Amino acid sequence: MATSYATVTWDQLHRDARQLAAELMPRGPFKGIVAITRGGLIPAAIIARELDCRLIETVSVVTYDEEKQGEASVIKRPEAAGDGEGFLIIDDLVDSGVTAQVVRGLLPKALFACLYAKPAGRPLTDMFVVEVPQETWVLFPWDTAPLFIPPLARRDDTSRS
Ligand SMILES: O=P(O)(O)OC[C@H]1O[C@H](OP(=O)(O)OP(=O)(O)O)[C@H](O)[C@@H]1O
Ligand SMILES: Nc1nc2[nH]cnc2c(=O)[nH]1
Ligand SMILES: [Mg+2]
Repeated sequence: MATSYATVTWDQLHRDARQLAAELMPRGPFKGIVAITRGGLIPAAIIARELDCRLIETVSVVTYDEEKQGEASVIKRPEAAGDGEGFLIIDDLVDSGVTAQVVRGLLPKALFACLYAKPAGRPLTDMFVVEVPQETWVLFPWDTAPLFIPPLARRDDTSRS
């Protein structure tokens, strides 16, 4: 149950992805990157550009909200990555760790990196940029848009004292 929100802007996401790329440099060069769709696609594109990596594979994992604990299905396998040897797995975040667990099962020899990690999913990562409290919901720039909010004094729902 999210009780607070962490809003990530495009600029912040880009800075965080470049920071992750810089931290990944000494672990490379990588044969290729496996992006976990869909949230990992944009971070993977940024990191691929920074690491000058041209081989990009994807893995598509669908998790089911009602059974969030442990239920996930792979609808597209990362064929080009084999057992993951020499490959870098990228996602936007780990929350429960269910998605990371499934993907690491497919690619046991790959390195797993993401931008944001909640405590429960943190053990599944080899590298991440920012830890986020478990009850905080990360709002990504692709999920949000700035909204005009009228000044308090002009809102018709505020009774004038
Ligand atoms: O650690 P977990 O509890 O598995 O949560 C983390 C996953 O959840 C989100 O993806 P989502 O399943 O919403 O699909 P999407 O990336 O295609 O939007 C996020 O992009 C991670 O992949
Ligand atoms: N956008 C978003 N998706 C998630 N999937 C699991 N946890 C999160 C989160 O904190 N934010
Ligand atoms: Mg995802």
